[in-house]
Amino acid sequence: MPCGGHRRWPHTSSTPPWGRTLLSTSGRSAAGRGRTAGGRPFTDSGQSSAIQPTDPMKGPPMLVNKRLLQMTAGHRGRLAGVTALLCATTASYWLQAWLLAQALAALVVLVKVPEEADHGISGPLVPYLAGVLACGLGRLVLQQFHSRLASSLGSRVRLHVRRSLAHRLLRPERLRDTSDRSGARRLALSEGVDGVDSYISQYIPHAFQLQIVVPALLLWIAWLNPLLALALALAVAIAVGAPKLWRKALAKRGQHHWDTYEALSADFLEALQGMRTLKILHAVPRTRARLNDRSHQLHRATVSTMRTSLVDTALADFGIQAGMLAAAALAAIAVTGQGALPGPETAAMTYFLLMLSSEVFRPVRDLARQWHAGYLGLSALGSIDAAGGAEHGKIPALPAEDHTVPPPNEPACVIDPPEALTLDHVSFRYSETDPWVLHEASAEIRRGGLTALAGVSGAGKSTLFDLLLGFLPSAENRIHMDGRPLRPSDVSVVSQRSYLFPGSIRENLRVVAPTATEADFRRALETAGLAEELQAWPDGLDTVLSEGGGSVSGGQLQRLAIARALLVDRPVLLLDEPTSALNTALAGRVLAGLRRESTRRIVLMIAHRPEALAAADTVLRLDDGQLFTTWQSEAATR
Ligand SMILES: Nc1ncnc2c1ncn2[C@@H]1O[C@H](COP(=O)(O)OP(=O)(O)OP(=O)(O)O)[C@@H](O)[C@H]1O
Repeated sequence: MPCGGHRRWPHTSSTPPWGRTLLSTSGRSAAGRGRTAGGRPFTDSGQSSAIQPTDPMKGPPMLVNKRLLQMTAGHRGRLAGVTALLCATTASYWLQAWLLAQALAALVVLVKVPEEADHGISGPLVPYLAGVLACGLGRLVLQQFHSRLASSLGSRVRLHVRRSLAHRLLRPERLRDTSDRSGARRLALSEGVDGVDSYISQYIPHAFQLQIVVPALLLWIAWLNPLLALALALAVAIAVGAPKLWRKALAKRGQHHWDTYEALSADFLEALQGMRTLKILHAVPRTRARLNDRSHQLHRATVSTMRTSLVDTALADFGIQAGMLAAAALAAIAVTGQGALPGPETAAMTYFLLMLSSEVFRPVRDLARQWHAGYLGLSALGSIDAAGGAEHGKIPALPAEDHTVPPPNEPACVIDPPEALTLDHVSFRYSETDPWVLHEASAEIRRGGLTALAGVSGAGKSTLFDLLLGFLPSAENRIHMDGRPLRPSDVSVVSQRSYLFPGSIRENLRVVAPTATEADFRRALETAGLAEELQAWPDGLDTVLSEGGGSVSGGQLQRLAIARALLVDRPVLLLDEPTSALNTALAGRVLAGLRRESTRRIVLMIAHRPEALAAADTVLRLDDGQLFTTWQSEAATR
């Protein structure tokens, strides 16, 4: 049977990544269990150690968070472009101020000597006003370019961080890390990354702009009026510096706010996913009360953050208002020093200086506004780090994706049939202090017959699956397929917790086999013992499933998961109790299909039920860390 699945995701299960971690109820591995070695969380290196969230306030005392700035590596051109466009937009206000001042001077001339208007002296007024209009139009164009470039910068960074985060969360050691809460990780991936986008695409360019244009403008003003420049510099220092002192408290509150939000998000997702269980156990009211409590905590954290933020805004405003007052006072002194009505030049200069003084604070006001927009990204940084999105401030490079799609006329895929899988004295234990789960276990699993893996609960069947899947480090290359080390990409798996996505059955199958034909789907469904049943459904393959496969029975879900795994082009198929949810007749049909499939690839299933064991050609019994093989010749003749 041709099959699809052209390595769209760098993982070993037939279930797409988001189905396993982000939407899994417990963050357990696809092969099915949950503890981490030593019960502590894993780092990305696979070592057991506590994850240290980042303190967003750590780092040099600068306007921009160093860690978030490092995330722009690779997008510096865009960042420079956004900053340059912002500076140009701000400079357009200065030009406009100068033109308005000149227009005012022309107006003063007209007021003082009205008869000049009759002689056409009002001429300069019109070009100046036209210049003001041109400034406004030019600014509109600049703003358009700015917002496009900023959103392209933000979306690139967002995409990169999100992909990097997903890639790291889907590493085997993270999939086994039960300390991860799906809701918390989901929040980091969604709102957290969006916050990073705002910080990087909006706040950082505004911070750079402030550091470029304000000194330049102050120098210009100093050239015109040194005293005014000094007063303004002092006011800017207050407006920018004072809130910075307060921001330590705000960042702390922000972190608390984020933690509360994260806890609510995780609880909410878990409550939704476990709603059926909660109903059966009559635990819905208690869960509701708990969520209510979390909501109130979030409300309190939000109000407290807003209060702190108000002080922050007040401090910035104080600096701005003080600066404007000083500018107005100095202008008034300058004007009153002139006697009665000032001359055109003095009026223009006074007006110009007042407008420039106001312009000094425009970048400060903008920055304060953007700081609040990017605040979420700053608060989420710890959570993103904990999820592994940015290591030491850098977003790790992603492995190149394989987008190869076979030409349309070629079969979607043909497996090169393997001969045998060999385990050569495989030993494994979870830690130095744990007992051996496998100890010098050896076996050969051949294609051409269905192999069952049996053993009492806790014997190590799932552990062996995890070793075959590459989820656990296999000791010294002791697992081979046809003489070469087995790779995770050789294996597909049907776990006990296969996930079906909201969408049609066809879409669920296409997820792993984008190029598979209708005939491929039919064959896979036939092998999984579902084809006949599906024919009776009015919508057949177009039947829409609800999230997690809630709209189909456990047995149907199990067989759909088997069909999906059959469509993946991998020479080894592992199944964890593939008939556990089926009645005897259906189980027989599925087992017969799997036996047929075992002529094309190596099929190994964990089996407890007597009929599953009886249907197998070979039974591998796991006992006391050793594997014992029984060939069931009678099964081969069936
Ligand atoms: N993450 C872990 N850390 C430490 N010990 C573990 C871990 N996972 C499993 N074990 C232990 O390893 C042994 C084998 O467990 P495993 O889940 O592989 O057994 P199993 O045969 O699949 O059991 P079952 O049939 O009940 O699923 C058990 O003693 C179990 O307690």
